[in-house]
Amino acid sequence: MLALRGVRKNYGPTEALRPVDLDLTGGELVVLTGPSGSGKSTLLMIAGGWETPDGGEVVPGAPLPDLPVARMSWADVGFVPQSISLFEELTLADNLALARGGPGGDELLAALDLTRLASRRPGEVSRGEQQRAAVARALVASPSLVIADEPTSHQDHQRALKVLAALRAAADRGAAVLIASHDPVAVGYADREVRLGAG
Ligand SMILES: Nc1ncnc2c1ncn2[C@@H]1O[C@H](COP(=O)(O)OP(=O)(O)OP(=O)(O)O)[C@@H](O)[C@H]1O
Repeated sequence: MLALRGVRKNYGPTEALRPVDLDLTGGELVVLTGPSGSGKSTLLMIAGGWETPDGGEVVPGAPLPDLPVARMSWADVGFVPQSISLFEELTLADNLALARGGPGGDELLAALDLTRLASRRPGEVSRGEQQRAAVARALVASPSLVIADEPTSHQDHQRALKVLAALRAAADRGAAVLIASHDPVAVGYADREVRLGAG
């Protein structure tokens, strides 16, 4: 589905990401762990094509189109950025509809405790609720690839479990799911842990 070969990144003198290989297959949830600053976000941004590596390459495999991931649609890749980045002028339901190409996603909204908030805009809900909406948006079009940066960072324990269960369900339906997390609970939902060392 997606292969990273020796990708590495420097920001000036900072070695943000040491060379790493990673193979992601449909049906698996891989959790990236490692200390703060070890390059987890950098790796996700490279995997998604939003950052260019200084070395190595990112190779999308079937069923992803032969495009940089950053240019794929929500139906190909679902992304949960650390910054959450919902459209502020749209309701939560409309943020999902935009990704899905039409209305829907009621089951996801319910699974993530968002049903009663669906008609509010991001500015009218909490940060944790925004983050769960971003998870719902990433999953609503049933993409083949899901990339999520610290998707439980604003959640209480109970809600973190719901977020992880939703990501796990996406993998069980065949998606390749790559998340970065500091949450030890996340490892329990993963097929594999890839640990990055200190930079
Ligand atoms: N735009 C940037 N310019 C300069 N340095 C950067 C930039 N982005 C990241 N870095 C540095 O690269 C290293 C890796 O950062 P990254 O955000 O990938 O780590 P992380 O493992 O995701 O950390 P955290 O767990 O704290 O989110 C850090 O030392 C960071 O300071």
